[in-house]
Amino acid sequence: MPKVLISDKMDPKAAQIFRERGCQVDEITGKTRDELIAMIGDYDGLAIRSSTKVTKEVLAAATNLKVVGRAGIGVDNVDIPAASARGVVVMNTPFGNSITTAEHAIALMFAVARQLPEADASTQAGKWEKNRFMGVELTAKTLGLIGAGNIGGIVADRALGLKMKVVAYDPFLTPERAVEMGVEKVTLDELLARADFITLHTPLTDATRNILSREALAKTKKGVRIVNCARGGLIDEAALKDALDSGHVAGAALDVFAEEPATASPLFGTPNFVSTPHLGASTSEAQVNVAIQVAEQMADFLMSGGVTNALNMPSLSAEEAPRVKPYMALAERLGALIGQLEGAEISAVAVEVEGAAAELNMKPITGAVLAGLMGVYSDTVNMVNAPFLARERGLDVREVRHDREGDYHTLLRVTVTTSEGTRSVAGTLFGNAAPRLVEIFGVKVEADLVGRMLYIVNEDAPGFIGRLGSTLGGAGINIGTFHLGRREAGGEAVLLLSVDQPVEEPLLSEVCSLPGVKRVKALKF
Ligand SMILES: NC(=O)c1ccc[n+]([C@@H]2O[C@H](COP(=O)([O-])OP(=O)(O)OC[C@H]3O[C@@H](n4cnc5c(N)ncnc54)[C@H](O)[C@@H]3O)[C@@H](O)[C@H]2O)c1
Ligand SMILES: O=C(O)[C@H](O)COP(=O)(O)O
Repeated sequence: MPKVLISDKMDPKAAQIFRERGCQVDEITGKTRDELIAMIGDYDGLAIRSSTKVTKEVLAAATNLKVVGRAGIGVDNVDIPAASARGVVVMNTPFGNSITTAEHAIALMFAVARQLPEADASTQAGKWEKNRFMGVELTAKTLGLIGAGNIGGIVADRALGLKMKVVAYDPFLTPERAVEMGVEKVTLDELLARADFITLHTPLTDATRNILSREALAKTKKGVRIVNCARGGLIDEAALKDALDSGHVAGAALDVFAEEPATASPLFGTPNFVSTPHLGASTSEAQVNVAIQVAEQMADFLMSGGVTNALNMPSLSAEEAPRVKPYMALAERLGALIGQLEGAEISAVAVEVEGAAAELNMKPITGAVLAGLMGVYSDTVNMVNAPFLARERGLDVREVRHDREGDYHTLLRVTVTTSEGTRSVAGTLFGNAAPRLVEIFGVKVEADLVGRMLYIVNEDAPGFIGRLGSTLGGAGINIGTFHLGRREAGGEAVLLLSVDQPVEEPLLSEVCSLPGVKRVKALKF
């Protein structure tokens, strides 16, 4: 039974779903980094929000971990390259809290437009300072959106409803989508010059870090009001403090800070500065949504191999998984076969499918080929890190889908390129379930690729099989299965034997020195 750790505060629905789906679940929140490192080795799944930091060190200790699920959007608290390198899938719930966060951005926009928190504090202090709090309307003002994805799109929709004009800076926003959203796509400088309100909705990346830098803030319209419900680090907080103090920026609201938890900040106490403690996603609706989604996704993965919303692996729905999984098993074995036979010289891999296989999602199949192929060099390779390792090694990977009908109802072919040229192996599924090799380097051979095997290339001549049997038998090696193929009678023959005991040196050399033998290789699947 897979074990899941929920390490951040999450709606109880998450634990309930894990249990219903057959996972054992522990909810242990508020642990330090060292405490997490000490316990993480026991778990197959880790469900988090933004508090748990899934660092390289945590991942190194997570020897059983298969999946990290983020009940929310931002995954900047997860070292994704380190997770990928260790073969751990990282998933998030990209839509579950978008409306809630967009509403928080709108709420903060109103808060800074009308100085609501200060007016509230003053009134409750018995001051009744009616003349102190003069606000501005949102109607007819220009809102500048930095980042126009899911949340930016919802903010734009709500702002248009409030009769604002919306301009958006997002290099990945297509003109068609901008029209659909009812926003004007502009450059960052244009946005800074025109916006009365600016809201930020991008992830924190090298390109967005300090996107509202001191220089950018200097380009904004005097009296601009700024809201950040996305990520700390998008705004230069010291420059924002100076701009608020000088009156160039008329108001600012931050839900997120460069350092969190933000228990001290030079911005605290600044007039018309509003802050909330990373509450963007904190509504009961959003927390139920993300808890259900993350638990469903993680349970799908742990129990049936379905992959949804993974950031480091292609998607595979729980419905698709049963159909694709036998192909993944075939793909992994073909990859392992050709990887063992062609060694580290491979510079390119082509994965081709035809017949029934051509209708399937190819990404997991290609991932499995690479896992088999790269697994020859390391025990820790899997579907998640194989494509990553292949890229690191500079492997050129191609996928080809054929419409044609071949000899088999379904066929998967793996072709590799080395300095010697290209060579391929192919396999099919018997009964749509059992992986079977059908061709190796142009020779038709039907074989199960399982356990320990011997691959022998020899000249097709009478007496060879007897000599081989005696040599192996004499060394105490029992032959389980025997598969033979040849190019033509008297030509080159290929033998694939399954053996019950390991065949090692010097026996391999002895087999190799039998008359007519050209190549011998011990294989393992
Ligand atoms: N405060 C909270 O509690 C809270 C809650 C949910 C999400 N978030 C954060 O809000 C942000 C937006 O979330 P989302 O769901 O809309 O993400 P999204 O991926 O749907 O949208 C992000 C947008 O940013 C754009 N972008 C990327 N690089 C950019 C750049 N250099 N300049 C301008 N635009 C750029 C992308 O093209 C995309 O359209 C994320 O950082 C997320 O972590 C915060
Ligand atoms: O990216 C997100 O989803 C938000 O930052 C929410 O973070 P939280 O789950 O810690 O509230």
